Amino acid sequence: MFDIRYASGPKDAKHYDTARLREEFHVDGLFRKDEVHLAYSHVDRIIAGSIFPVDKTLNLEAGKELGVEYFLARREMGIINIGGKGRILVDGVAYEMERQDGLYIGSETREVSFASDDPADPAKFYVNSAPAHTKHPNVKINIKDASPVRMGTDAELNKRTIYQYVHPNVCKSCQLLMGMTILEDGSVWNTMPCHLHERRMEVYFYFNMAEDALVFHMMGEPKETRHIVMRNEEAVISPSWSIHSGVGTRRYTFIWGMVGENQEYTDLEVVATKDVL
Ligand SMILES: O=C(O)C(=O)C[C@H](O)C(=O)CO
Ligand SMILES: [Zn+2]
Repeated sequence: MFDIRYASGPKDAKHYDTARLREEFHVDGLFRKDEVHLAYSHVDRIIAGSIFPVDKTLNLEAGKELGVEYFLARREMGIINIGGKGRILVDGVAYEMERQDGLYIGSETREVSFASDDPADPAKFYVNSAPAHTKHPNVKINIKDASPVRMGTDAELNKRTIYQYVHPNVCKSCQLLMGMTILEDGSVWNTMPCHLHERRMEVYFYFNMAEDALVFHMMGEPKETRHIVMRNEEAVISPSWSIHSGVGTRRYTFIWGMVGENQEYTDLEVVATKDVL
Protein backbone atom coordinates (compact mmCIF):
# COMPACT_ATOMS: atom_id res chain seq x y z
CA MET A 1 0.00 0.00 0.00
CA PHE A 2 2.83 2.41 0.83
CA ASP A 3 5.80 3.60 -1.21
CA ILE A 4 8.39 3.10 1.56
CA ARG A 5 11.43 5.38 1.86
CA TYR A 6 14.20 4.75 4.37
CA ALA A 7 16.33 7.52 5.83
CA SER A 8 19.59 8.62 4.10
CA GLY A 9 22.38 10.50 5.83
CA PRO A 10 24.32 13.38 4.31
CA LYS A 11 27.60 11.40 4.10
CA ASP A 12 25.93 8.88 1.76
CA ALA A 13 23.65 11.27 -0.09
CA LYS A 14 26.50 13.41 -1.41
CA HIS A 15 27.61 10.42 -3.53
CA TYR A 16 24.19 9.77 -5.09
CA ASP A 17 23.69 10.21 -8.82
CA THR A 18 20.47 11.61 -10.29
CA ALA A 19 18.64 8.27 -10.33
CA ARG A 20 19.55 7.46 -6.72
CA LEU A 21 18.63 10.96 -5.49
CA ARG A 22 15.22 10.53 -7.09
CA GLU A 23 14.80 6.99 -5.71
CA GLU A 24 15.43 8.20 -2.16
CA PHE A 25 13.72 11.59 -2.08
CA HIS A 26 11.41 12.16 -5.05
CA VAL A 27 7.75 11.03 -4.94
CA ASP A 28 5.77 10.75 -8.17
CA GLY A 29 2.74 8.83 -9.43
CA LEU A 30 0.43 10.92 -7.26
CA PHE A 31 -3.23 11.61 -8.14
CA ARG A 32 -4.09 8.43 -9.99
CA LYS A 33 -7.84 8.24 -10.58
CA ASP A 34 -9.76 6.51 -7.78
CA GLU A 35 -6.56 5.65 -5.88
CA VAL A 36 -4.98 6.41 -2.53
CA HIS A 37 -1.23 6.84 -3.15
CA LEU A 38 0.92 7.35 -0.07
CA ALA A 39 4.67 7.51 0.55
CA TYR A 40 5.84 6.43 4.00
CA SER A 41 9.16 8.00 4.98
CA HIS A 42 11.17 6.64 7.88
CA VAL A 43 12.36 10.24 8.44
CA ASP A 44 10.16 11.10 11.43
CA ARG A 45 7.64 8.56 9.99
CA ILE A 46 5.79 11.15 7.96
CA ILE A 47 3.27 9.90 5.39
CA ALA A 48 2.63 12.13 2.38
CA GLY A 49 0.51 11.53 -0.68
CA SER A 50 -2.70 11.83 -2.61
CA ILE A 51 -6.29 10.69 -2.37
CA PHE A 52 -8.11 11.15 -5.66
CA PRO A 53 -11.75 10.01 -5.65
CA VAL A 54 -13.36 10.47 -9.07
CA ASP A 55 -16.09 7.86 -9.59
CA LYS A 56 -15.62 6.07 -6.27
CA THR A 57 -15.57 6.93 -2.57
CA LEU A 58 -12.14 6.14 -1.12
CA ASN A 59 -11.52 5.00 2.45
CA LEU A 60 -8.44 5.57 4.57
CA GLU A 61 -7.19 2.11 5.52
CA ALA A 62 -4.29 0.98 7.70
CA GLY A 63 -2.00 -1.44 5.88
CA LYS A 64 0.18 -3.96 7.70
CA GLU A 65 2.93 -1.30 7.67
CA LEU A 66 1.08 0.67 10.37
CA GLY A 67 0.41 -2.36 12.57
CA VAL A 68 -2.72 -0.83 14.09
CA GLU A 69 -6.45 -1.41 13.76
CA TYR A 70 -7.16 1.79 11.82
CA PHE A 71 -5.01 4.42 10.08
CA LEU A 72 -5.40 7.27 12.57
CA ALA A 73 -5.26 5.10 15.72
CA ARG A 74 -1.89 6.66 16.62
CA ARG A 75 -1.59 9.35 13.93
CA GLU A 76 -2.91 12.78 13.00
CA MET A 77 -3.53 14.05 9.46
CA GLY A 78 -3.59 17.34 7.55
CA ILE A 79 -5.38 17.58 4.21
CA ILE A 80 -5.57 20.34 1.57
CA ASN A 81 -7.91 20.03 -1.42
CA ILE A 82 -6.23 21.27 -4.63
CA GLY A 83 -9.07 20.17 -6.93
CA GLY A 84 -12.82 20.67 -7.34
CA LYS A 85 -15.51 20.34 -4.67
CA GLY A 86 -15.54 17.21 -2.54
CA ARG A 87 -16.46 15.75 0.82
CA ILE A 88 -14.59 14.09 3.64
CA LEU A 89 -16.63 11.97 6.05
CA VAL A 90 -14.92 11.78 9.45
CA ASP A 91 -16.52 9.35 11.90
CA GLY A 92 -19.94 10.25 10.48
CA VAL A 93 -19.37 14.03 10.27
CA ALA A 94 -19.30 15.43 6.73
CA TYR A 95 -16.91 18.24 5.79
CA GLU A 96 -17.61 19.97 2.46
CA MET A 97 -14.23 20.69 0.90
CA GLU A 98 -13.86 23.44 -1.70
CA ARG A 99 -10.59 24.07 -3.55
CA GLN A 100 -7.90 25.31 -1.09
CA ASP A 101 -9.87 24.11 1.94
CA GLY A 102 -7.87 22.30 4.59
CA LEU A 103 -8.82 19.83 7.30
CA TYR A 104 -6.97 18.73 10.43
CA ILE A 105 -8.01 15.30 11.72
CA GLY A 106 -6.87 14.25 15.19
CA SER A 107 -5.81 10.77 16.22
CA GLU A 108 -8.25 8.07 17.37
CA THR A 109 -10.51 8.89 14.40
CA ARG A 110 -11.73 5.55 13.07
CA GLU A 111 -13.42 6.15 9.74
CA VAL A 112 -12.36 8.64 7.09
CA SER A 113 -13.66 8.57 3.53
CA PHE A 114 -13.20 10.87 0.55
CA ALA A 115 -15.55 11.66 -2.35
CA SER A 116 -15.92 14.18 -5.19
CA ASP A 117 -19.10 16.11 -5.96
CA ASP A 118 -18.56 16.08 -9.73
CA PRO A 119 -16.42 13.46 -11.54
CA ALA A 120 -15.86 16.05 -14.30
CA ASP A 121 -14.14 18.35 -11.76
CA PRO A 122 -12.97 15.99 -9.03
CA ALA A 123 -11.54 16.91 -5.65
CA LYS A 124 -7.81 16.25 -5.20
CA PHE A 125 -6.78 15.70 -1.61
CA TYR A 126 -3.09 16.09 -0.73
CA VAL A 127 -2.36 14.66 2.73
CA ASN A 128 0.39 14.62 5.36
CA SER A 129 0.22 12.40 8.44
CA ALA A 130 2.51 12.08 11.47
CA PRO A 131 2.60 9.93 14.62
CA ALA A 132 0.53 11.61 17.36
CA HIS A 133 0.62 11.13 21.13
CA THR A 134 -2.79 12.63 21.94
CA LYS A 135 -6.11 13.46 20.31
CA HIS A 136 -6.82 17.03 19.20
CA PRO A 137 -10.16 18.22 17.73
CA ASN A 138 -10.84 17.95 14.02
CA VAL A 139 -10.85 21.43 12.42
CA LYS A 140 -11.87 22.57 8.95
CA ILE A 141 -9.51 25.31 7.75
CA ASN A 142 -10.53 27.72 5.01
CA ILE A 143 -7.63 29.61 3.40
CA LYS A 144 -9.07 32.75 5.10
CA ASP A 145 -8.50 31.08 8.50
CA ALA A 146 -4.92 30.16 7.63
CA SER A 147 -2.27 32.49 9.01
CA PRO A 148 -0.73 34.41 6.02
CA VAL A 149 2.92 35.49 5.90
CA ARG A 150 3.94 37.66 2.94
CA MET A 151 7.55 37.30 1.83
CA GLY A 152 9.89 38.34 -0.95
CA THR A 153 10.57 41.20 -3.33
CA ASP A 154 10.24 41.83 -7.08
CA ALA A 155 14.01 42.18 -7.37
CA GLU A 156 14.57 38.70 -5.92
CA LEU A 157 11.75 37.11 -8.02
CA ASN A 158 10.34 35.53 -4.87
CA LYS A 159 7.14 37.38 -3.87
CA ARG A 160 4.85 34.88 -2.21
CA THR A 161 2.36 34.30 0.59
CA ILE A 162 2.89 31.45 3.01
CA TYR A 163 -0.53 30.28 4.31
CA GLN A 164 -0.03 28.37 7.54
CA TYR A 165 -2.96 25.92 7.80
CA VAL A 166 -1.94 23.46 10.50
CA HIS A 167 -0.07 25.78 12.85
CA PRO A 168 -0.50 26.68 16.55
CA ASN A 169 -2.12 30.03 15.50
CA VAL A 170 -4.86 28.12 13.69
CA CYS A 171 -5.45 24.72 15.32
CA LYS A 172 -3.84 22.33 17.76
CA SER A 173 -1.80 19.39 16.48
CA CYS A 174 0.74 17.08 18.11
CA GLN A 175 3.63 17.67 15.75
CA LEU A 176 2.33 18.31 12.25
CA LEU A 177 2.75 21.75 10.69
CA MET A 178 1.33 22.20 7.21
CA GLY A 179 0.72 25.05 4.81
CA MET A 180 0.56 26.27 1.26
CA THR A 181 2.80 28.85 -0.37
CA ILE A 182 1.45 30.72 -3.40
CA LEU A 183 3.93 32.54 -5.60
CA GLU A 184 2.92 35.74 -7.36
CA ASP A 185 3.01 36.03 -11.11
CA GLY A 186 6.61 36.69 -12.20
CA SER A 187 8.07 35.16 -9.03
CA VAL A 188 9.87 31.82 -9.37
CA TRP A 189 12.01 31.33 -6.24
CA ASN A 190 10.96 29.87 -2.92
CA THR A 191 12.99 29.83 0.27
CA MET A 192 16.14 31.51 -1.01
CA PRO A 193 18.09 32.51 1.11
CA CYS A 194 17.59 28.90 2.13
CA HIS A 195 17.53 27.51 5.64
CA LEU A 196 17.98 24.41 7.75
CA HIS A 197 15.91 23.20 10.70
CA GLU A 198 17.78 20.41 12.40
CA ARG A 199 14.79 19.75 14.67
CA ARG A 200 12.22 19.20 11.89
CA MET A 201 12.06 17.44 8.55
CA GLU A 202 9.89 18.66 5.72
CA VAL A 203 8.06 17.40 2.61
CA TYR A 204 7.34 19.74 -0.32
CA PHE A 205 4.60 19.08 -2.91
CA TYR A 206 4.71 21.25 -6.05
CA PHE A 207 1.57 21.87 -8.13
CA ASN A 208 -0.30 24.44 -10.28
CA MET A 209 2.47 23.93 -12.85
CA ALA A 210 2.04 23.92 -16.63
CA GLU A 211 2.81 20.58 -18.30
CA ASP A 212 6.06 21.87 -19.81
CA ALA A 213 7.18 23.72 -16.66
CA LEU A 214 9.90 22.53 -14.28
CA VAL A 215 10.96 23.37 -10.76
CA PHE A 216 14.58 22.71 -9.79
CA HIS A 217 14.24 21.71 -6.13
CA MET A 218 17.47 22.41 -4.26
CA MET A 219 18.59 20.00 -1.57
CA GLY A 220 21.70 18.78 0.23
CA GLU A 221 23.95 20.24 2.85
CA PRO A 222 24.62 23.96 2.26
CA LYS A 223 28.10 23.27 0.86
CA GLU A 224 27.09 20.06 -1.04
CA THR A 225 23.99 21.15 -2.92
CA ARG A 226 22.14 18.91 -5.36
CA HIS A 227 18.93 19.41 -7.29
CA ILE A 228 15.90 17.30 -8.15
CA VAL A 229 13.81 18.17 -11.20
CA MET A 230 10.14 18.42 -10.21
CA ARG A 231 7.13 18.32 -12.49
CA ASN A 232 3.51 19.12 -11.71
CA GLU A 233 2.02 17.32 -8.67
CA GLU A 234 5.23 15.71 -7.46
CA ALA A 235 6.61 15.69 -3.91
CA VAL A 236 10.08 15.63 -2.42
CA ILE A 237 11.30 14.54 1.02
CA SER A 238 13.66 16.94 2.77
CA PRO A 239 15.59 15.43 5.71
CA SER A 240 16.53 17.75 8.56
CA TRP A 241 20.16 18.03 7.34
CA SER A 242 19.09 19.31 3.92
CA ILE A 243 18.25 22.72 2.58
CA HIS A 244 14.95 22.94 0.67
CA SER A 245 14.42 25.66 -1.88
CA GLY A 246 13.24 25.79 -5.46
CA VAL A 247 13.28 27.79 -8.66
CA GLY A 248 10.74 27.30 -11.42
CA THR A 249 10.59 28.06 -15.11
CA ARG A 250 7.28 29.75 -14.21
CA ARG A 251 5.32 30.50 -11.06
CA TYR A 252 3.95 27.54 -9.10
CA THR A 253 2.34 26.73 -5.76
CA PHE A 254 3.55 24.27 -3.16
CA ILE A 255 2.33 22.61 0.02
CA TRP A 256 4.87 22.00 2.75
CA GLY A 257 4.49 19.75 5.78
CA MET A 258 6.87 19.48 8.71
CA VAL A 259 7.26 17.11 11.64
CA GLY A 260 9.85 16.75 14.37
CA GLU A 261 10.82 18.05 17.78
CA ASN A 262 8.93 21.33 17.91
CA GLN A 263 6.29 23.46 16.18
CA GLU A 264 8.28 26.70 16.10
CA TYR A 265 8.05 27.73 12.45
CA THR A 266 10.79 30.30 13.08
CA ASP A 267 13.17 27.80 14.69
CA LEU A 268 15.45 27.68 11.67
CA GLU A 269 18.95 28.68 10.69
CA VAL A 270 19.11 30.87 7.60
CA VAL A 271 22.07 30.00 5.37
CA ALA A 272 23.61 33.14 3.89
CA THR A 273 23.72 33.02 0.09
CA LYS A 274 27.49 33.55 0.21
CA ASP A 275 27.82 30.27 2.19
CA VAL A 276 26.06 28.06 -0.38
CA LEU A 277 28.16 25.88 -2.70
O1 LIG B 1 7.98 30.06 0.68
C1 LIG B 1 8.66 29.68 1.64
O2 LIG B 1 9.72 30.22 1.99
C2 LIG B 1 8.14 28.53 2.40
O3 LIG B 1 7.00 28.18 2.26
C3 LIG B 1 9.10 27.85 3.28
C4 LIG B 1 8.53 26.64 4.00
O4 LIG B 1 7.36 26.96 4.63
C5 LIG B 1 9.55 26.14 4.96
O5 LIG B 1 10.62 25.78 4.55
C6 LIG B 1 9.22 26.14 6.39
O6 LIG B 1 10.35 25.75 7.15
ZN1 LIG C 1 11.92 24.81 5.97
